[in-house]
Amino acid sequence: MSASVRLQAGYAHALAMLQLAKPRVVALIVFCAVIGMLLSQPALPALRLLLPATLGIALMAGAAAMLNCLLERALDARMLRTAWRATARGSAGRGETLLLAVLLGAVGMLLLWGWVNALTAWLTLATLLGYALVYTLLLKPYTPQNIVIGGISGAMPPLLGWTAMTGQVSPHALLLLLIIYTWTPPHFWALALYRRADYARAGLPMLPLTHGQDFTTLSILLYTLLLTAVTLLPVALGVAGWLYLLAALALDGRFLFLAVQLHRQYADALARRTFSWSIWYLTWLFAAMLSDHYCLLPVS
Ligand code: HEM
Ligand SMILES: CC(C)=CCC/C(C)=C/CC/C(C)=C/COP(=O)(O)OP(=O)(O)O
Repeated sequence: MSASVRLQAGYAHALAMLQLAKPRVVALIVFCAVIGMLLSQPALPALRLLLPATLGIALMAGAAAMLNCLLERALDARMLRTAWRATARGSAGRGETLLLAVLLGAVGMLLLWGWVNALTAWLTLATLLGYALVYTLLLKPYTPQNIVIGGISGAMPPLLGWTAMTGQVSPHALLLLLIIYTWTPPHFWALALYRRADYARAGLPMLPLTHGQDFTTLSILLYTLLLTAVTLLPVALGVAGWLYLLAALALDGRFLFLAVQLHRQYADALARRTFSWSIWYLTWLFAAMLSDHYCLLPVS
């Protein structure tokens, strides 16, 4: 094998290993964490705190995703959506993946412990274990409520960002957690609906398979209504102003419209659109919260 072919193969392998860290999911997780950091302070936080906190949370989230891919490699191999993963194809060795995940997690933990604070380090470790072990091994294969319970891990990032800057948990940070927590069921069940054949092949008890399409679309609609109420709480409690209120109403309006349509006239294409909207929704909602923070026009 020539040096350039070896280099190309090495590059392809590194890229495949990086994919195991689910970079796009982690990007949104880190985005929400950073917004949690910025919201916790009236002015911009010091970079010497913001940078290690961001990197530490990103590395530990990536490590959690990598461990999930490792533990689920046999299930992933049975699903069209995930069969391409290096762990599922067998091109990433078990030892190699475990080593990389532990390394990323350890560096992340050290950064948080040494440069941020112990509370954030422990909470992020608990989040990592909550997703990689509790959700992956104990909830996902056994109950259709897997993501409702396991969603607590996914909802932690803004709270982690908040504690990274302040060293304490506050009601405002818990409100941010609650927003992602109520967002998770519509986010995931929309995907589970149009990917149900995949989940059936893997034998996973996802809600569309255990309780049917109508029950799942109704659950999506009810959680979206709950999400609408929860996203209006920051305004009701006086921690967000007009700009956020208008953005939340528009974003919630679109989410509710899609959820109602989905329940009334189910189509895979609509479920796909709802899933895709859930990602834009969270991105814009948190961006609006941040913009509002810097130009607060109170709703009195
Ligand atoms: C337990 C909670 C969650 C579950 C079960 C879940 C499930 C999923 C699944 C299965 C996908 C893959 C879609 C695909 O391969 O096409 C996905 C994609 C995604 N999720 Fe979630 N998710 C959860 C929480 C979160 C959280 C907390 C965030 C961010 C704050 C997030 C952001 C994303 C993004 C950005 C994508 C798109 C990735 C891409 O396009 O490659 N998810 N989610
Ligand atoms: C800060 C920190 C340590 C965060 C860790 C929490 C974390 C990475 C949450 C992500 C949620 C996620 C990618 C769920 C995918 O579900 P799945 O595993 O069922 O999806 P899959 O079928 O694509 O593997």
